[in-house]
Amino acid sequence: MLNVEHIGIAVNSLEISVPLFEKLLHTPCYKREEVTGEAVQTAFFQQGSTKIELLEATRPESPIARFLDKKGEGIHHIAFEVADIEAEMKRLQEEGFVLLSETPKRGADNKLICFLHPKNTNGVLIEICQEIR
Ligand SMILES: CC[C@@H](C(=O)O)C(=O)SCCNC(=O)CCNC(=O)[C@H](O)C(C)(C)COP(=O)(O)OP(=O)(O)OC[C@H]1O[C@@H](n2cnc3c(N)ncnc32)[C@H](O)[C@@H]1OP(=O)(O)O
Ligand SMILES: [Co+2]
Repeated sequence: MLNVEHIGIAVNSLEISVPLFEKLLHTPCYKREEVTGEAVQTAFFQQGSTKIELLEATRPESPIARFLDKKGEGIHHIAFEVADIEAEMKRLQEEGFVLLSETPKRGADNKLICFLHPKNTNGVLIEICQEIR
């Protein structure tokens, strides 16, 4: 795996959290994007070589809505960049990790993504992502 591509943070309201993170990081949000497949609205901040991804649920069945109901706002996942997502998914599966999709899905910010179940990764939800070239 390559660098930490982004850290995902679940929030109740982007309207409230985007200005908060703009003040905190002293940098503007560079992109907002809805990903309907994940039922989320996102907002991105570049921070050095990595990014902060704020996530608001767009539907009650969104994984973000379920997370907020159970745990409240906070760090939701860590995303690692990979060079070849299909090869990395195969490697991780062979190592015994549980992939949450059989094939890569379309993510935000021009990425293909796949998640690993947190029950096999010490309770941390891991995303792997590959830039769409
Ligand atoms: C914007 C697109 C993309 C990007 O390009 O970056 C994203 O980041 S999308 C982000 C949102 N999408 C996802 O999270 C997809 C992957 N997640 C899932 O498929 C599910 O959330 C899940 C991890 C399989 C859990 O779903 P489910 O089993 O339906 O929910 P439960 O609420 O019952 O949880 C079961 C179990 O898992 C624990 N859990 C859930 N979420 C997390 C989390 N983010 N981090 C750590 N642990 C998590 C939850 O607490 C439950 O544990 P127990 O209570 O001990 O059973
Ligand atoms: Co993410």
